[in-house]
Amino acid sequence: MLEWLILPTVIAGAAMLPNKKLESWEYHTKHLYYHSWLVPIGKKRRVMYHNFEHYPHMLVGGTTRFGKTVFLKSLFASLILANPDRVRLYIIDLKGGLEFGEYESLPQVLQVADDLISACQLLDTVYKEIKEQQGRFREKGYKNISDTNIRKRTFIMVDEGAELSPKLVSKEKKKYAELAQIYLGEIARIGGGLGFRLIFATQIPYREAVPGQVKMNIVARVSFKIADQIGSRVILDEKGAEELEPIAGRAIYKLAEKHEIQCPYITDQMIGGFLHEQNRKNTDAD
Ligand SMILES: Nc1ncnc2c1ncn2[C@@H]1O[C@H](COP(=O)(O)OP(=O)(O)OP(=O)(O)O)[C@@H](O)[C@H]1O
Repeated sequence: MLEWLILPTVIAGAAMLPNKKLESWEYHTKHLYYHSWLVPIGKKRRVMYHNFEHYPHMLVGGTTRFGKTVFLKSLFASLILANPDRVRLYIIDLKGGLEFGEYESLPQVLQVADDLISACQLLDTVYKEIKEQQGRFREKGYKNISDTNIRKRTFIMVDEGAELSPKLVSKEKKKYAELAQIYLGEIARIGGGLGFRLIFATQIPYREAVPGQVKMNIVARVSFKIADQIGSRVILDEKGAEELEPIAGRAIYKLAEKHEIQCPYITDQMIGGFLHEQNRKNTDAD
């Protein structure tokens, strides 16, 4: 009887036990696989990787200051450093371009949009590319990019996606936000098989912040600390992110299973250093 009484408490409490083995760690290129879409996302016991070929899109959420942008920058760095000649990046940085604007001159970065209207224009460009790719695939009888010898992949990274929500913008911007939702939905729905990968991040875990089609078509989820179960359900479809310890970089990575991870720490200076090193190696090789 006593056992029956104690056990549920232990089980219910297990998920909340702080994971003391997870420690802060710095991003390093030694964890990369050159010409692979396996991207390091965090450490559990060992480094965990997300495979953007198997799960093309990713939804990222978390309350402000818990490491969402640092995480996006680590993905950005990995994509460029592991696939410098194969990755194409479109970035919607709705923090006014403050986080990614400085990378706009990189050859892999096609555009950085810093407000709703430029985001719509960027998404329109991406949508046209998707339709063109779809036409080419139809002509050649291709079903999926993984069956072709096309090596390039196009990533659309959105930092602060809630700024694109019709329910969360002012009345006069509503029609732009509605258009953005349609484009994002289509990218998530048909883009994956055509070589387009959407990484959609939001700091506001309201249902309205994540377009329905986007959520429906994204299997991979990453959530940093969130205030409550409702927010956790928006990102992970279940509770759990509210129980994370309030540590920057601590997150839950969810595919079929949930994993508590510590994401790598990276700064703009570190990214600059890695890019510089890559350029030096390329110049030496020429
Ligand atoms: N993986 C990490 N390891 C250690 N510290 C981290 C990590 N990620 C973030 N931090 C620390 O937390 C701070 C906030 O991170 P970040 O800017 O990514 O948060 P955010 O959730 O995007 O917040 P905001 O939306 O306000 O920018 C960073 O400046 C850094 O000091």
